[in-house]
Amino acid sequence: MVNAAHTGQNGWTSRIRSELTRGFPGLVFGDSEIESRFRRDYFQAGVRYRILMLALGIVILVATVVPQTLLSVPPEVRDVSLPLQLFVILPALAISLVITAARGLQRYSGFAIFATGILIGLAVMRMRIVAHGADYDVPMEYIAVIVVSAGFLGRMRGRKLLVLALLLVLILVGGEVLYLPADLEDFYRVGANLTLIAMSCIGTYAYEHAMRLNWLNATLLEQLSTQDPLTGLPNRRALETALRQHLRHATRHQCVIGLAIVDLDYFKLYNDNYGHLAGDDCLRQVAEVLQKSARRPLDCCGRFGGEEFVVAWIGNDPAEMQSMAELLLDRVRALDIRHGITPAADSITASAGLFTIIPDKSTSLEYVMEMADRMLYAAKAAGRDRVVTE
Ligand SMILES: Nc1nc2c(ncn2[C@@H]2O[C@H](COP(=O)(O)OP(=O)(O)OP(=O)(O)O)[C@@H](O)[C@H]2O)c(=O)[nH]1
Repeated sequence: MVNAAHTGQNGWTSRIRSELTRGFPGLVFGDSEIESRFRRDYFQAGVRYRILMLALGIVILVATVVPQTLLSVPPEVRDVSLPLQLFVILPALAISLVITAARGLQRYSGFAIFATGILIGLAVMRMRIVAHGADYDVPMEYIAVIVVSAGFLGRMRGRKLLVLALLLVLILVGGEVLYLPADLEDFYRVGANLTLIAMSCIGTYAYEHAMRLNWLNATLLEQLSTQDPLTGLPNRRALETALRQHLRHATRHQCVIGLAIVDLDYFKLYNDNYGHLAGDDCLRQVAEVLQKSARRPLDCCGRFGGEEFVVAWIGNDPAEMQSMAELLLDRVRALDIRHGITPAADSITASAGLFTIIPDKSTSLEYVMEMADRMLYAAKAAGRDRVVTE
């Protein structure tokens, strides 16, 4: 939020718009920053389901291990299947679960689930081949279950799921063709498995595509609702939210917050003389100056309304903040926007009211704003084109 309050939001909005226009049939955005933000959010939205899927996998595995020790599974099958289940599949599922649940490891979750899927696929086919020698059946359907689970519950992204599915199809078909005798019934079962796998991939594609569209629209909407359309700066609502955060930060760390209200001088005259469109252009240029003056992560600026802007800094030195406010007005003056009829100067100038304080818990944003407003009033009364602070 703090960053959103001072970064170039107009650029971000148009980048999102261009993704919407361009489309994303390959399930990847052209803009790498947008892509990585989407991936992060997509993962976060699905992480609970991933954990559920892995926990379910562990429960089902344990539920199939117990009967094997009690029922009359041929010993040669059990001798292969039990170690595979207990020492390969179970640890792989457990490790994936830990990686997915642990915040610091989550970036490896996709890879862990992918590798687990391949391992389970190989283990199933190995058990199936051994079982066939003992005239016993280990269902190949587990292979399709892996793809369905990874896609629908594991929220694996479509492209990765496609690769996993292709590898599992290779393992399934390869195992059946190379190691098991041709059998009409198994032929139909392979067909049914392939259909299920294909449907999971298509379903996951459709789901992710809808999620991407939804994410772009929601992000765009959020940007538009917090952004001033003329200047691209945070609007009053976003600004107040950011300022409250800054105030809390300054209270917690007992540092100085400096809040400046910057107001253009004789702007009504400018509008009346040069027209509203020229006025708009002037506001845009001033906004750019303000944005450049509040680039650090703990700075923030926005358009409070009309020709009034707010800039806030956090630091330790009120005198430095006064210099920054003065520099800001110098830069507005340096824009050299002709304003022949201002009594203050030949070009557009601004006045600023700066209030600095080390806030405590009782310091409200309203109080800080009111104090800065009083300073602004004093700056106007003293002849404009200046910073007034306490
Ligand atoms: N072009 C343009 N003008 C705006 C916009 N928002 C507010 N204004 C104008 O800003 C002017 C503000 O005028 P005043 O509040 O009288 O202040 P001022 O003329 O700058 O006088 P001082 O602040 O006392 O120096 C009004 O004429 C508004 O119409 C905008 O988005 N675009």
